Amino acid sequence: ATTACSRVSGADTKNGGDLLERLKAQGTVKLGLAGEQPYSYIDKNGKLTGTSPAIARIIFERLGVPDVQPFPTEFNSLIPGLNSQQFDVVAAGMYITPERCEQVLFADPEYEMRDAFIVRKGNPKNLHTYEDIKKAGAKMATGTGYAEIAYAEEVGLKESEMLLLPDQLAGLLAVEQGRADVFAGTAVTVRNVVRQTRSRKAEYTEAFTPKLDGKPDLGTGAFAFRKTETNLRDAFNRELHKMKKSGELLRVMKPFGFLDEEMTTMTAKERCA
Ligand SMILES: CC1=N[C@H](C(=O)O)[C@@H](O)CN1
Repeated sequence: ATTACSRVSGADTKNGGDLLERLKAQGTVKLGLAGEQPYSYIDKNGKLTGTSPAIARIIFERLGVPDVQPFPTEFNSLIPGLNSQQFDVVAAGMYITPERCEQVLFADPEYEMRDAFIVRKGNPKNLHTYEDIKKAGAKMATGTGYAEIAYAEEVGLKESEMLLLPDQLAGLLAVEQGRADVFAGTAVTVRNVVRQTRSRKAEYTEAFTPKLDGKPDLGTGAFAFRKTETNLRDAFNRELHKMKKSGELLRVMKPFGFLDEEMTTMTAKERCA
């Protein structure tokens, strides 16, 4: 594995050294995304949108890269796709977790977030937390590779018993059709999918803070880079911090449904520890 890794970073160097310099010369950066509203998705008109592309457009422009291009894939393929050079950066609001920190280099997070559920109208099983799912013996669905799996495992739910789906729209359908009692996701995602589809059979629950290792844990979402791209990550972070300080980041994220209290001062270093 070590040989394969060093070959990949070697290839980076051969193809023109520093990735940022290469992106500037190309004038474009390829963003890996997983079709999740409102983080990063292709809209009805085929246009790339969401908070991550909006932030990426601003920051990369300021770094001298005027164009961004989408590379849509499944959430579970974002890290492998990044590391096999299919795109340059993960722009999907991906949560920083210690396990992922071993595989990629995270920028500092742009937001912090609680979880929420999609349930059938009226919430017949009264599900508001992962503990409720466990107690009710309810069927849980979430996305493949989602951080919500670990939050659910914390209360004793088993991944092998979950319905793992490609995205939140599949989750909504599974709940509406009764194949699952609950779909777990980030609060902003589930809120958005229920509202935008104007679902008459499903509703979203109030946001709650899940636990990890016995402690309340807010998800923190960030851009991710290959381990070798410290330069690009640092340059990106510098621009992100300026946007946080000036309030520009909140102005960019608010129209997508993010709240003032979902802005964060946490760092990737703290979250990777
Ligand atoms: C934005 C996002 N965050 C979670 C994660 O990083 O696993 C999942 O809920 C998938 N989507």
